[in-house]
Amino acid sequence: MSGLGVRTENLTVAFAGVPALDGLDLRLAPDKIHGLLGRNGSGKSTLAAVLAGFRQPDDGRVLIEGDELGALPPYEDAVVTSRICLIRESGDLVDSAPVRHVLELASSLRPYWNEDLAGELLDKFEVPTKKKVQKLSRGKKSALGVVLGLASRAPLTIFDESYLGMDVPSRNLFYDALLADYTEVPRTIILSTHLVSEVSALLEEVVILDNGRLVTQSPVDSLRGRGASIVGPARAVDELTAGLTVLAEQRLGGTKSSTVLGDLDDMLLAQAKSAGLEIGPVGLQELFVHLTGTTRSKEGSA
Ligand SMILES: Nc1ncnc2c1ncn2[C@@H]1O[C@H](COP(=O)(O)OP(=O)(O)OP(=O)(O)O)[C@@H](O)[C@H]1O
Repeated sequence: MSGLGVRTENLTVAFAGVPALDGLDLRLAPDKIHGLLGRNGSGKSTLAAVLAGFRQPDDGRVLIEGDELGALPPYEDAVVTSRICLIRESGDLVDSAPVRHVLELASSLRPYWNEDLAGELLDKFEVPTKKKVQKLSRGKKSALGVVLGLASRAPLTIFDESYLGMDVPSRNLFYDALLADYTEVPRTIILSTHLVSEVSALLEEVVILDNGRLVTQSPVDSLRGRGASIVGPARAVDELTAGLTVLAEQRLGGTKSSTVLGDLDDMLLAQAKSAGLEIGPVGLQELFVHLTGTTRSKEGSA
């Protein structure tokens, strides 16, 4: 099995004439973990639903690409849809069914279903299989979604904020399980979220949406290279960053950490070195806040 790629061209979806997705042109490479990031209402869930074939575009198109598949739209094609798994926070599960029936249904519908992985994850997340879905707590319902999403091993797997109902230790379990299973069976994974700092270590590529438009699409490393963090004595940090665009600042006693946008030129790097300042990459969270902030800065795709 290899992962599926995704291509969208002028993808547009509107609700009552108001665009939720506004002419999106995207290419998501196969076999990578993509972060789909955006503030509330930016269009993440709408995009996830269109990619999974749950909703048709009003304009433009989506193509799902794979070696044996060619390039096909994700609608009304049983082969394509069986290879795409979208897990949403709502769960899309039959509430009145016991958990084990939900698992049996998934195993019959999902061509790459892995029973051992499902069992292992159910134990890890302590999901009771005899209970009906409606009797599960919000966190356990989310955990069940995560189990279904991972054990399906679908060539295109989309988690649309499906793990938000889980507490921090359970979310960490999810991130570890995702990474371990992705390493064993590489496939295309999309994580839609606004918990940027939590997932940033997992991501290889990032798509940032704002108001239904593409703010940027970039490998995480080149995004991080768009800025720098500078740590050291507060006065030296202030001197170095005067005249630069400062995205965030933190001060602890006489030490200060500032995040700046843009490359530091050789002169600034030499100044930083002689002042004993530490220079590091910028945090994804800070860039995200900047790129989707009130200034609403827009860039083309990178
Ligand atoms: N079924 C719907 N009916 C009407 N408007 C909708 C519907 N679904 C989404 N929208 C609107 O489309 C826009 C994008 O919503 P969407 O849920 O895709 O954003 P999101 O980035 O997933 O948000 P969040 O992070 O809050 O879940 C919003 O303005 C939302 O109000």
